[in-house]
Amino acid sequence: MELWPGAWTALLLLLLLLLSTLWLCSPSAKYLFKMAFYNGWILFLAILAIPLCAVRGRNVENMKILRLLLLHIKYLYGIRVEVRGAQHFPPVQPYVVVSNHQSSLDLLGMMEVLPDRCVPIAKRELLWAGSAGLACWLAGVIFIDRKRTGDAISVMSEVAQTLLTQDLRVWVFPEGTRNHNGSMLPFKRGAFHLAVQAQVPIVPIVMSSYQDFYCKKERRFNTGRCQVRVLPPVPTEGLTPNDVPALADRVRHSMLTIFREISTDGLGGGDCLKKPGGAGEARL
Ligand SMILES: CCCCCCCCCCCCCC(=O)SCCNC(=O)CCNC(=O)[C@H](O)C(C)(C)COP(=O)(O)OP(=O)(O)OC[C@H]1O[C@@H](n2cnc3c(N)ncnc32)[C@H](O)[C@@H]1OP(=O)(O)O
Ligand SMILES: CCCCCCCC/C=C\CCCCCCCC(=O)OC[C@@H](O)COP(=O)(O)O
Repeated sequence: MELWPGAWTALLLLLLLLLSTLWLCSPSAKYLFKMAFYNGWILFLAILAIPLCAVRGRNVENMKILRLLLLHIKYLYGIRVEVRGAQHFPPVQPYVVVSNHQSSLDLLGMMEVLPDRCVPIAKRELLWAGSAGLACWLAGVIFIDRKRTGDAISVMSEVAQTLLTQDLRVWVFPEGTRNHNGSMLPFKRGAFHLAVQAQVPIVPIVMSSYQDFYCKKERRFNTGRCQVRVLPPVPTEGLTPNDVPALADRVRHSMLTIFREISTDGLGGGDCLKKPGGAGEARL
């Protein structure tokens, strides 16, 4: 079909008008656009990262490239990230970072404070996320298969060795999955076993609740602010595997206390659908 040249411009303008009306009138549409762009933009940035990282081969130093490429995203989304307590990072030695996991947006806070030679432990499925998976592999991200506990534990034990021999830091989300409902899930113990096996400190990091500006259930995604708080390191010297449950509980308790203190939704990150007067309440 032959179209008058001006018709294409008119069609494009109409489409733009439709999209902006949807954006303005429907918070759900805005949420979907923003999330789609977030993932799409990361896949695009990963395409840029791959050749840059490939020069060095698989190397944790490549994490700096991913970090530099991702740092601007907070500006695109109008999210103010405030870092507190960065002085608590031990200056040279290996350590294990543990942090709460609310959403894939955690990547923004993570990149804000990611120490040198620090690699995240990620679910194996991420390896298959196209260009992002390849970029993660090139940057030395450690992949675990959550369906095979034995394999995951042996990968973690190997990491306990390489942490010391290759002077590494690892970043673990001990909740083991994203927790969109605010608060924190019970902690899995892998990160704590790892720190005790390597006898290295644990550095807890708490990201404040996103519920003021982001809620997956309500499909709400506005601009907002988030605090990333680095807590003092917790030593593990002299601890044995028997001490792991108490250690994990102690660290979780201190993180939960700070999470409630720095989360501004008045509920300490409670479920946004139950927020008094919140949009979700009417639907419940
Ligand atoms: C430009 C492009 C950029 C792209 C983005 C870049 C950045 C990417 C960022 C990506 C970020 C992505 C972020 C993500 O992907 S988050 C998802 C993946 N991460 C995790 O799951 C980490 C947290 N999970 C754990 O630590 C689990 O414990 C593991 C996975 C290890 C096992 O879990 P599982 O559920 O299968 O079993 P279980 O926890 O019930 O444990 C069973 C028993 O074993 C004990 N046990 C555990 N560990 C050890 C050990 N080492 N030595 C000895 N024992 C150990 C444990 O205490 C328990 O015993 P008991 O206590 O009941 O007696
Ligand atoms: C050719 C194949 C194309 C595949 C396209 C896949 C689309 C994926 C798009 C972009 C990747 C963005 C990478 C963001 C990294 C955030 C990691 C993250 O937050 O993982 C979730 C994991 O912690 C817990 O997973 P679950 O909550 O248990 O689930």
